[in-house]
Amino acid sequence: MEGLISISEVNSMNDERFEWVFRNVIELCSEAAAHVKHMRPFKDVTDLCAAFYKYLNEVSYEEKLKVLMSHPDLAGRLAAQGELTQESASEQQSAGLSDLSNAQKAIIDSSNKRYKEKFGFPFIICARENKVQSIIDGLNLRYGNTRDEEINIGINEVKKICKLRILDIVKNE
Ligand SMILES: NC(=O)N[C@H]1NC(=O)NC1=O
Repeated sequence: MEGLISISEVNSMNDERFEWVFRNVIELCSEAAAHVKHMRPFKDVTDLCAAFYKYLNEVSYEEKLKVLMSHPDLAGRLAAQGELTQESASEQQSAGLSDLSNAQKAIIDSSNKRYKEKFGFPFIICARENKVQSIIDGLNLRYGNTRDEEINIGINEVKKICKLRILDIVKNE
């Protein structure tokens, strides 16, 4: 994106543009932007982020699961095939996931697999706030949690990812 946009531009753009600009601040969940556009005007970028958090808090249990399930595995098949969204690709790269040793790749693959088998959705962590080792540690540690705990933690990580994606679009002033 060329320059970041101001909150007053966010408030004054038409609905269609708003939905387009914010279509992937939650991975593959354009419904969020369609919902949040009605909550304008926003005071600042914090207020805008809060509207997306509110969306995530208020959707049904099934919708929460759908949001979690729309996330690609870290260093998984889509990454190998170059089929990640642009946002996810750059996040995974920033955590060092595009440059794994064979041993790290094997650990992450098998840990992702057993996590998904236990919980029914992928392991989600805000890649930009982590590095390879903290992701491996998280995979091990969080495997011991209950499903409800992991739904909460997963949605919380989606909020962190969402905030950083919004900060790539909107000026923080
Ligand atoms: N599985 C998972 O955590 N995916 C994500 N995390 C992140 O920061 N970007 C993603 O796509």
